[in-house]
Amino acid sequence: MSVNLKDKESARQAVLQRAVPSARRRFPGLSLGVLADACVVGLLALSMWLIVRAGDQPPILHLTFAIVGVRALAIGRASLRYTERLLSHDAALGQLAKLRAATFEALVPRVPGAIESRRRGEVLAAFVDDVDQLQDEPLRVRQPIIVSAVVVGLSLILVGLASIPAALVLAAFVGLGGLLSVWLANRIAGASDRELSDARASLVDALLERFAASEVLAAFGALDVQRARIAACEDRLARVQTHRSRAAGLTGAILALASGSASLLVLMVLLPRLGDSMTTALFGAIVVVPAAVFEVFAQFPAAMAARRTVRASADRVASLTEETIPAEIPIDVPGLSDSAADASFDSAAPLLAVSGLSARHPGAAHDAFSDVSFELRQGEVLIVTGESGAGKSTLALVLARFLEYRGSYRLRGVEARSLSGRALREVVGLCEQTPHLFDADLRQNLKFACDTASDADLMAVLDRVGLGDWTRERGGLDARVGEHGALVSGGQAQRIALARALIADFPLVVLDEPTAGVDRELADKLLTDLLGAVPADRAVVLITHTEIPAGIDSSRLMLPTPVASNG
Ligand SMILES: Nc1ncnc2c1ncn2[C@@H]1O[C@H](COP(=O)(O)OP(=O)(O)OP(=O)(O)O)[C@@H](O)[C@H]1O
Repeated sequence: MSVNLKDKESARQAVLQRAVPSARRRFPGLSLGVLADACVVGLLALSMWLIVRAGDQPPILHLTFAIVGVRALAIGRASLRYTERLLSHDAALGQLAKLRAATFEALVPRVPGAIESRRRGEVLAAFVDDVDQLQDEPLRVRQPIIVSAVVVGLSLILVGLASIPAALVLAAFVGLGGLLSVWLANRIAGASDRELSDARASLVDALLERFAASEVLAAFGALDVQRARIAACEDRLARVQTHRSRAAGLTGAILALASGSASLLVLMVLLPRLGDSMTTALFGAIVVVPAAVFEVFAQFPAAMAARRTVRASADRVASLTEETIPAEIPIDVPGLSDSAADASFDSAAPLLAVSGLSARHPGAAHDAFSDVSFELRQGEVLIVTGESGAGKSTLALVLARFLEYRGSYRLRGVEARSLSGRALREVVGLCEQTPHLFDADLRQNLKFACDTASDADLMAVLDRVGLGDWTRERGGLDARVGEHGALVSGGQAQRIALARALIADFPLVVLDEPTAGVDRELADKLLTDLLGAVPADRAVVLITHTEIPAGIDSSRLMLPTPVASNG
């Protein structure tokens, strides 16, 4: 596929930006986070001051301020943290809902066509896991980095006011501990972070295949092979996760070591001043600050680890949504109406007029068909035939505007390109070669084409496509069709697809190989029934391999056998 990836970094930033709530939404959580962490440092320092000072047994009035302060900081720490979590998660989850909708919107024009070559598990993992992971950008990356930088900075200034050497020692250990833990974690877990989603996608793929293709796997005795593949995917995922946990453990150990060493050195730096220019209570308060500062600072390496995972997820989402859409995939010109009612159709013009039409699939070296011309008026049927690979299904995709075309394709005199995809698909309905049936009941499978249709309307349309008695035998519209139509035959699936097109009332219906997989005698009946079910004031493009039963009034278009060198 001819993939023009935008600059990787700007594509990633575009995705990350969508995950971050506005500054106005982030500010309350951020400021409460700073206050909550400042309480952690203040509480430890003030309680130590209070304990040491109380040891001197001063009048209780001299301690009142500290006692109240300790209580306020303890209550403040818990309540501020709770409120901060509430506000920052509310902002991030609100943004996640918008992000998921935006990602879905970005995927829509790419399906089918632009992302067909991707594994199903990869797309699913990107859309579900990776998009979920992106909420960590505001919550577990940006906020902790900002909060820990502000609180650690403020603590260093306060310590510096009492003793500049102590502040310098603490700053040096924070810097060294931070750099070392981030560097080591990056070395140990960097590759695992990037591998994590791929490992998850492979497992999802293997599981999906196990369930979707269980009959084929069982028929060819390949269930054990598939089981082994699933086990291998699980092992890989466990290995990746163990690697990441090891890095997290090591980061914790480095920070604990740095915290202990900083406390010891600060103590040694301050010791000569004890009793001289510094009271014992102040000495005690400052000596415990490194432990509190490191408690706050521990968020930083964790945020850097989350940053690696989030960036890897953003890259995978970007590779789906930021990839330049190939020229062969139609994109709506901005500003086009979503409704066919706004189009200036000419009622005197043919319903469908195609001339010099050619199309090619993304990444293909040659056209799937070229220079096709025909006209179709209301009430007419056009039978499209041709050898396998002649481009019949591609023509159906072009008519439904899932694939770009060269030449002219007009609907009632209006060039298809000047209609939005949505407006065009109000006029042209496609019943694809393998109709997709949802794992729901018949009612749901029909109603999504027209949600105002009543049960009586649905039964009437099922009668028209020859499924009325069958539906009644199965208990009516509540009958389930199974996953991918597992509980219905190929011919019944085609009839349900046509019923769906009829209920949507398309002026032009494109039937792509409705008799594929149906034997000859049944095929004749199915074709006659399907064409008979379409009202006389509609038009049909019927793509088929099989002979057309006598009595069907139609014109014919034979697509020539493909010539590989026409590109
Ligand atoms: N998604 C795709 N990407 C690239 N090439 C494709 C794609 N789908 C089909 N083709 C190619 O386009 C050409 C026309 O395929 P198409 O499916 O339209 O033929 P067809 O006439 O419907 O064949 P059949 O009767 O076997 O269904 C073939 O050469 C095929 O390999």
